Amino acid sequence: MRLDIVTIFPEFFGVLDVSLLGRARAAGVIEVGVHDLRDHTHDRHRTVDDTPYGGGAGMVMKPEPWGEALDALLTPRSVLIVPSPAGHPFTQRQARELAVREHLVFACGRYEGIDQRVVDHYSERTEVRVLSIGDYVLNGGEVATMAMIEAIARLVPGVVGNPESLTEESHEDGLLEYPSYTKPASWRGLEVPPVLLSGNHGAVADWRREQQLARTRAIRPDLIEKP
Ligand SMILES: O=C(OCc1ccccc1)c1cn[nH]c1
Repeated sequence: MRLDIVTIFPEFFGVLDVSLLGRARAAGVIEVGVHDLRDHTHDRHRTVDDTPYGGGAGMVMKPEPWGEALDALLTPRSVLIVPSPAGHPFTQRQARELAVREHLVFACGRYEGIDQRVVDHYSERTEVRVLSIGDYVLNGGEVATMAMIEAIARLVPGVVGNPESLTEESHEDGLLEYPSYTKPASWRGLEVPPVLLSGNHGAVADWRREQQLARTRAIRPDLIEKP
């Protein structure tokens, strides 16, 4: 898989070399390119934004630099991902779908966002996903991009040592994860649920499933699809 990131803060992504992704890159499983949007400006001030048509506070990112930057990166087989509070929810399902694609390009917006014509233009030519990582507003798409890259990359075969550990995770089966325990069996007067010490694997599996359902009902009833 190849990832390309376009941002006005390329230094933000230096950390990708040390994280989980660092090993994946070293193994050649994932290639990452970080690109400075300002390299695609041609005025003395390297301008990337301007005032919004229709008035209003804040600034909008100009379409021209984005067009030049994305033309240089996108192919018909790419997926252009645009983090935005106004996007479709980024979920584990999205992460799974994107983990099998060969080329992801992330467009990190700043200010009030990117001129809408950029999304409209590329939607005609390639797959574009405007995605939200949550119902809150960040200053730019960089943090959202980092979160999505981590969620996606860890699902790419060869990135995480033990693929087994990926199957039993929150949201993998649409439910929240069961509670986990490890030694010591007693800690500050709190005991590990006895079933987990019983050696009865069937009973453990039943208990864990029940915990998942109870937790999901209590904390995230929205995840339980109505029949
Ligand atoms: O703030 C976000 O993205 C950065 C962004 C992009 C466009 C305009 C303003 C801010 C975001 C929140 N949830 N998911 C993404």
